[in-house]
Amino acid sequence: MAEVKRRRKKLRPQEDAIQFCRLKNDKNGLDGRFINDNKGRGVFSCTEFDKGDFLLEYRGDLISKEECERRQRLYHDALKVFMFEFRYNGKLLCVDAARDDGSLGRLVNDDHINPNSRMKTICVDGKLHLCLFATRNICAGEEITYNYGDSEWPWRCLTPCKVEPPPEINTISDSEIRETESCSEIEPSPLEINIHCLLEVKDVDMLTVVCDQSVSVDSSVSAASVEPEKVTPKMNILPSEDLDCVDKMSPVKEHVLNKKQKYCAPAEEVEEVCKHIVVPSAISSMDKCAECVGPVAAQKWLGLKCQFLLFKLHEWDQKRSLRMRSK
Ligand SMILES: C[S@@+](CC[C@H](N)C(=O)[O-])C[C@H]1O[C@@H](n2cnc3c(N)ncnc32)[C@H](O)[C@@H]1O
Repeated sequence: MAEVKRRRKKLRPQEDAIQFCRLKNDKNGLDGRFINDNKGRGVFSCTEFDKGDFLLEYRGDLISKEECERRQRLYHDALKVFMFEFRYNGKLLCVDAARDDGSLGRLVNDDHINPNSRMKTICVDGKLHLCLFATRNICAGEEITYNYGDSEWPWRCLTPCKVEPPPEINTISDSEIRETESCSEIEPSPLEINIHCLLEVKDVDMLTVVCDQSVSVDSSVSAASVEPEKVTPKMNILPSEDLDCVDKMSPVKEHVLNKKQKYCAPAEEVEEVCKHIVVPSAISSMDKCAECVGPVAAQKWLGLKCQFLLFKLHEWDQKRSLRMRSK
């Protein structure tokens, strides 16, 4: 008797992603496991995936920039690494996956040389989701990785390597899905700081995240109690015009401090204009912020450092400093 093999029709990657976002489940064929003390855990394929396939959702609470900053002040460093900040329609948003819900998306590691997937935004029932899609065919047993962005992530310094050009945009044919990068992407252009010059302060932190008409953002106070507030629920599958490109986070443009900085003055109490040329940099956990004296590494190792002097700064403190002065 001829065996009739019935093959289930494969969903288009976007439909597949929408289905799993709704189900709040990870698909079969992927597994999380411990790799080593350096990397911690990672996600591996137990089956083959084709280029373009939906792999996983980076599941968590979708929150505003303000709520993200508030949670970052409360969280231990070990939890902050699960906060994925990104820009959507010019607004800074974050998916907070600090709470371990058993999902695999939060365990996917970084690879900026040869990643096999890419994070994109997708809108499902009026709410944004971050989803990983394969950027090439993936064999069983491969670790799933994506490029976290251009920041100087500390683990990248451990393995000196040739940095390839950034990954191709829109390698996945479905152009309706937005490409997204972690918000920690900062252009490596030097930024000038003039300690005593208070002129021309431009507050780069005036962007307020308000609820987008098409997405719901959780701006509630508690990390645990959160049921995202729906603003304008949309139809289930959004038309393509609702799914265009995600902007990268703008780099910090300027920094001005209004107090005498003993760490930059070359001698005792000399009133001296001290110009810092700061660049975004990975800062060690031993370094203290020159502004708030807190550990700079609390901000995911990202900070600003003067190219010439022992001056290190939280990006967050820089913004606070500007805000206080503009009052
Ligand atoms: C979102 S978590 C990924 C899951 C993490 N490996 C774990 O065990 O929970 C991000 C953290 O994983 C680690 N990580 C990610 N990619 C890495 C890499 N290529 N090498 C070393 N550590 C990495 C870093 O500690 C980073 O802060």
